[in-house]
Amino acid sequence: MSQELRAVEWTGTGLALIDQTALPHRTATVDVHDVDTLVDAIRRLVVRGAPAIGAAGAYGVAIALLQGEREGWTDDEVREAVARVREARPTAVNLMVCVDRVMSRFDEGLDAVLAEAAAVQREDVEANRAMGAFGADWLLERVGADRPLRILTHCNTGALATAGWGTALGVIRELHARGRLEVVYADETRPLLQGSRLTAWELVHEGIPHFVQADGAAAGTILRGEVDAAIVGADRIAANGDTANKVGTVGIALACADAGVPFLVAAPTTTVDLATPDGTAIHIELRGEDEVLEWGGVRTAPAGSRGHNPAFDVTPGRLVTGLVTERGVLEVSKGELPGDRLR
Ligand SMILES: CSC[C@@H](O)[C@@H](O)C(=O)COP(=O)(O)O
Repeated sequence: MSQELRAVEWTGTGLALIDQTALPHRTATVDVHDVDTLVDAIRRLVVRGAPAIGAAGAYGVAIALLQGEREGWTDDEVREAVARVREARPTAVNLMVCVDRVMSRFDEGLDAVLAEAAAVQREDVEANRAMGAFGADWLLERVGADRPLRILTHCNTGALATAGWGTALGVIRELHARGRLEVVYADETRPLLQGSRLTAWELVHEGIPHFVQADGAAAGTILRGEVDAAIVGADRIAANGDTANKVGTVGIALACADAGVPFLVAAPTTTVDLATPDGTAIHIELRGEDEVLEWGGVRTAPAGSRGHNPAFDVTPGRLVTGLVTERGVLEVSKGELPGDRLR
C-alpha cells in the first residue's frame, strides 16, 4: 500500500473514520463531531478492532469537550458523555484503557486531551511495528527459516483494526517484507466477514498472496498440515493468558494444539488486562440475533429460529503458544504468564 491506511484520523475539529461496514465495495468515511455519532459508529463497527476503537475512544474525549462547549454542557455532563463512549463496546479493554488515559488530562483542557489522544495513536503504531519484528523473529527461529511460511489468521487485525500497520496482520506484513511468507489463509469470519471483507482487502492492497476460506475450513486446513502457524489478535487478555478474540478463535487454537502447530496471539500491552485474573471474568459482547439470522437484510434462517451471537470467545492460555507484545514474546503455554511478566 503506497500510503499507510488511517482508520481513525483527527481532522482538527472531529474524527474521520473509514467506514468499515462499506468495505470492500465502497470506500467512504464517517465524520464524527458528536458523541452520539461516535457511540453509534463504535457499536455498528464502522470503526472496529480493539486498538482502533481505543484510538477512537481517546479522541472521543475531545469530541465530548467540543460538543460540550457548543451546547453549554457542565463538566459532569461532559464526563457522562465520555462514559457513554467508554462503554460503547464491552469486551475490548483498549477502549476503557485509552479513554481513562486521556481523561487523566481532562482538567488541563482540550489541547492536553488532544496531545494525549495523539500519543495513544502514535504509540499504537510503534507497538505494532515492534510486534511485527518480534513475531517474525520468533516464527523464523522456532518454526523454521528454510522456506517461506504459510500462516492462518482470523478476523481483521491490520491497519483498519489499529492506529496503523496491524497486530497479527503486522507480523504477517513483516514476514512478507522479509520475503519469508508463502501464503495467508484468511478465515472469512462470520457473521460480519471481517476476514473476507477487510483482511482480504488489506492483503490485496499489500500484494500478499492469500486464500479466503470459510471459518469451518480452518481446523481441516491445520490438521492437513497446510499451515505453519496461526496468528490472531485479541480484545482482552487476562493475567493468566486467557485471550478473548473474535468468535471462532478458540477452535483454531484447539486444532493447532492437536496438530502441534504454534498458535500466536499478537496484541499491544494496552490489550492486556492484569486486573482480570482469567477468561471467566471477561465480559463477552452478545450482539443482535439478526446478524446471524439474516444476510444483507434478507432473512436466511426460518421464521421461528433464534440467533445466538457472541462476538468473541475465550481461548485458554494453555493453548497460547506465544503472546507477542511490543515487549517481546511470552510462551504462555509454557508458563510465561502476562500476570507475572508484564506487571
Ligand atoms: C488488532 S484487532 C484485535 C481484535 O480486536 C480483533 O481480532 C477482533 O476480534 C475484532 O473484533 P470486531 O468485532 O471486529 O471489533
